[in-house]
Amino acid sequence: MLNKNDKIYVAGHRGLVGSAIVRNLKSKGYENVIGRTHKELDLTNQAAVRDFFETEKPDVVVLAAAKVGGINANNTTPAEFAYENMQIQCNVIECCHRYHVKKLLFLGSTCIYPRMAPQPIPEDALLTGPLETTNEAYAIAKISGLEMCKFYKRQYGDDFISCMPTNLYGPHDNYDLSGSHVMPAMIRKFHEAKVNDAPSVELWGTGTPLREFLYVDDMADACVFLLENYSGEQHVNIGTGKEVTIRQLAETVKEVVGYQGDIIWNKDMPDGTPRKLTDVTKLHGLGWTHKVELKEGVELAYQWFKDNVENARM
Ligand SMILES: NC(=O)C1=CN([C@@H]2O[C@H](COP(=O)(O)OP(=O)(O)OC[C@H]3O[C@@H](n4cnc5c(N)ncnc54)[C@H](OP(=O)(O)O)[C@@H]3O)[C@@H](O)[C@H]2O)C=CC1
Ligand SMILES: C[C@H]1O[C@H](OP(=O)(O)OP(=O)(O)OC[C@H]2O[C@@H](n3cnc4c(=O)[nH]c(N)nc43)[C@H](O)[C@@H]2O)[C@@H](O)[C@@H](O)C1=O
Repeated sequence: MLNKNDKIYVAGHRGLVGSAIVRNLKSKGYENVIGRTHKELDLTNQAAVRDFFETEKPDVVVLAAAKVGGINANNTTPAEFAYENMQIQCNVIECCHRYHVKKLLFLGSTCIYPRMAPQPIPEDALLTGPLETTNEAYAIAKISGLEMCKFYKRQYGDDFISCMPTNLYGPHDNYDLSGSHVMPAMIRKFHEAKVNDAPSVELWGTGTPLREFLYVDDMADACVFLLENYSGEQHVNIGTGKEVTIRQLAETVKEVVGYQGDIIWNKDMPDGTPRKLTDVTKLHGLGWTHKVELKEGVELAYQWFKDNVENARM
């Protein structure tokens, strides 16, 4: 059970997800929320992580720190995605046990599911088929993290839970085109093309894959809801249960940004998995549903981009 004065450590507290979770916790009266930047505490360093837990002794931990990136980053640097994420997870999850953390929420991703999983994807589709190759390193790391939480729960009774969010976007997203996901990439590309009066924008793949997008403040609300209400062994999908093609997404972002030019699809870039729609029956059954629909979310994300990304006001 969470108390409002619990010391809550949000690992990755400045990232897209971590910063949203900090905002949501504070809005709900949890004032004792702590974080450490990557420079202050490298979570791949076991000794440093143990020193941190020994000193701070958090009551609750949210593991939202990870090496994260879009399809191109995952596809071209799988070794780092495997190594860094498994190191971070082993260090943090083991310390949560070693230092008697009463509740841990581990963040996975829907990329853990088989490439051809049934759609929408139920939680029990895990490990029932081959993974999508473009992000299999990240998927293997995430699967090992959620399974590790399950093993500590089974063996020691630790209240460690996992959630599997769909594609997320919103404030503090990664707008560096070399590593970003599709939503921030489209916002940036259409914005810069509009400002520079460019005749066209290049997007990747065929535009035919289907994706689901959840606004990150909704995601954070779901995470805090699970921290307060869920202690089950099985992981929980977090999503909207709604999907669009990448082409439809491009038209939505293009309209919100107000860009009039053409879109060129670079078919040399990978499409990735054809679909990954979450089955959110379990989450809805627990009593949580999303609020922000796609068009409104894109408008909010674009406003944040214009207000916060340097030279966005070009
Ligand atoms: N974005 C998405 O669409 C989705 C994300 N998720 C999951 O949500 C979680 C957070 O993702 P997101 O917020 O998007 O990612 P971000 O990249 O925005 O944030 C990740 C955070 O982790 C920190 N970090 C990375 N490596 C280390 C390290 N070695 N030591 C300490 N801190 C580190 C980063 O710090 P720094 O930047 O300084 O390196 C950053 O603050 C991840 O587990 C991800 O798998 C799940 C589904 C979808
Ligand atoms: C969250 C989840 O997300 C990741 O998987 P993904 O959804 O395939 O990643 P993505 O968002 O980068 O691409 C989605 C689709 O969009 C197309 N696409 C078009 N134009 C651009 C473009 O300009 N940039 C990007 N990145 N994609 C583009 C792209 O070709 C693909 O078809 C995992 O790596 C992993 O991080 C994970 O767990």
